[in-house]
Amino acid sequence: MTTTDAEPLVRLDQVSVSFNELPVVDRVSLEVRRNDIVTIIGPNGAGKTTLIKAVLGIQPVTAGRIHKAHRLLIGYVPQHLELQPTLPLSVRRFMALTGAPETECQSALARTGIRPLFRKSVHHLSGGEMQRLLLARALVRKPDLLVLDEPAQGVDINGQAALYELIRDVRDELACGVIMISHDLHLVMAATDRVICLNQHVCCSGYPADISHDPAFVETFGQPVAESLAVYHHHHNHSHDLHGDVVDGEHPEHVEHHVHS
Ligand SMILES: Nc1ncnc2c1ncn2[C@@H]1O[C@H](COP(=O)(O)OP(=O)(O)OP(=O)(O)O)[C@@H](O)[C@H]1O
Repeated sequence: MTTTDAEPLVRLDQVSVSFNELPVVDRVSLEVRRNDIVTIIGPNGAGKTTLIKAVLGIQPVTAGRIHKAHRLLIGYVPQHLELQPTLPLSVRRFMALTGAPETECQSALARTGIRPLFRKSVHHLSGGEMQRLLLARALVRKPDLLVLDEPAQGVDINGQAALYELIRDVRDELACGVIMISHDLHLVMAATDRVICLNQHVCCSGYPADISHDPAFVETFGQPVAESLAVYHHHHNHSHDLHGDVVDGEHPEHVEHHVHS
C-alpha cells in the first residue's frame, strides 16, 4: 500500500456503536496517519476495545463511517489470546500459522527480542514474552497500521517501558501508524504522540503533556492520578454521571476535538 504522510491510514467520522440501543461508542471522530502513535485511554467499559474492533472491521458500527486507505494492511495485537492448554504449540508453529516463511518469522521474533525462544512451548512463555510473541505475529506482514489492545498488560514496569520503546522503534522502522489502548498512564504520556481520552465519546484529546492538565482527564482518572502527571487549568464544559453520560454543559460533539496547544 502506498500512502503519503498527509493521507490518513484510517479515519473515523462520527462513529457510534450501540448494544441493545445503548451507545458504547458515541460519535467518535479520529484519524491515524503514518508515523502517528495514537493511544486511547479511558476507564473500564469506556468503549475502547469496541472502538478498535470497529477499526479492525470485526465490530459493525451503528452510525458514522470508517474510511481506510486502499489495501491497508493491519497488524493486530489482541488483549487476550485463548490458547487451548492441552494443544502442544511451539513458538515456531505459532508463527508458522501466519503463513509467512520461516525466515520472516525468525526476523520478526528477533525484532521483538525473543528469537531464542523459537522452539519453546507458547504455554511456557512469561507474560512479557507472550506480548512480544503477539507483537512479532502482528509485525510479520509488515503492517501499515499496528493496532494494540493493552500491549503491556501482565508485563512488569521495566518490561513495559521496554515494550513501548520497541513499539516506537517498530513505528520508526516500518513508518507505520500505531493505535493502541493503554492503562499505563505514565508510560503512555512518555511513549505516545497523541492521546485520546474516551468515555463513550471523546472527552479530550491532544498531546500527552497537555492532556494530563485537562479537567476532563482529571474527572475521568481522578485528582491523584492527574496531579502525579501534572497540574494545569483549562475550561471544560461538561460532566459525566457514573455511566459516563454527559449530564450538563454543551453537547459532546462540540468538545470532541478540543486539542490544546
Ligand atoms: N458484544 C457485546 N454485546 C453487548 N455489550 C457489549 C459487547 N461488547 C462490549 N459490550 C459492552 O460495551 C461496553 C464497553 O466495552 P469495551 O470492552 O469496549 O470497554 P473497554 O473500554 O475496552 O473496557 P476495559 O478497559 O475494561 O477493557 C461494556 O459495558 C461492555 O460490557
